[in-house]
Amino acid sequence: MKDEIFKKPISKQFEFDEEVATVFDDMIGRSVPFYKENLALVRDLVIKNLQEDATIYDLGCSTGTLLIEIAKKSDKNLYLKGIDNSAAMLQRAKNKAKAFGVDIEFIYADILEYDFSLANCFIANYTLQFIRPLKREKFVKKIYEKLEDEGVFIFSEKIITEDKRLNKQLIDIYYDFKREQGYSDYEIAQKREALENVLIPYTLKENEEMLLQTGFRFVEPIFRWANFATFFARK
Ligand SMILES: Nc1ncnc2c1ncn2[C@@H]1O[C@H](C[S@+](CC[C@H]([NH3+])C(=O)[O-])CC(=O)[O-])[C@@H](O)[C@H]1O
Ligand SMILES: O=C(O)C(=O)Cc1ccccc1
Repeated sequence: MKDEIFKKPISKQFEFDEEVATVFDDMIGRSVPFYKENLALVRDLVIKNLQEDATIYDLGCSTGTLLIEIAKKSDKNLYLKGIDNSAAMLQRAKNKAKAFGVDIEFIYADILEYDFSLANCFIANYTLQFIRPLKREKFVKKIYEKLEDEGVFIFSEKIITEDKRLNKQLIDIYYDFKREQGYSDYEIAQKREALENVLIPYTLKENEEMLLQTGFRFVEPIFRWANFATFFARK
């Protein structure tokens, strides 16, 4: 279903509620540049880095698209776990996984509170940005501690740039992308207001430093387009 949520005046700050879940796959596909390509990049890196019987958590899995793509392509036995605190999103994730005949465990939980089992891989595509900055580093530390040695953390984020002029230019280019995806100036403005103080992006460097300070051996940006980036880190 097409995302037309912001054609009307916003009545609250952005939430991953039933209304968003209903149009989510269209929304994210038209709001995150190279979403499909980035999803394939993360899928293929996960598959290349994991052995038989590995455990993978997708943090903020939404409608389960990434885990379903991993399950469809991998020829290994993997324990796939998707976590989200939006029941509406997980309902759709379960329906999609069933339709594709893939075995994924979907967990309704707050990732900040959930007690993860030890895992070989954590993924957080466009999720950390919704975690309050005061809680973000402690959460990344929790991910680090729940990773096996040599474990992998792959995450994608909207980012800001230190240079204010360049940052404004990249945001303008991003909004041109949204217009090319069929969003009106009104929808773009309404969503920007709804996301104010809900989606809080860091710079590339702040994301890298956060990972290194929590103990990751290295963190590498593996994709970037304007104000979006994907990182690969190993314990
Ligand atoms: N504390 C939390 N606990 C659990 N879930 C949370 C929390 N905070 C946010 N979420 C969930 O994290 C997801 C963020 S969307 C991820 C897209 C997906 N990764 C994708 O690649 O398609 C990002 C976006 O839409 O820009 C939503 O499903 C929230 O319900
Ligand atoms: O940052 C934005 O303006 C977005 O639209 C990104 C986004 C995509 C999907 C859900 C919430 C935010």
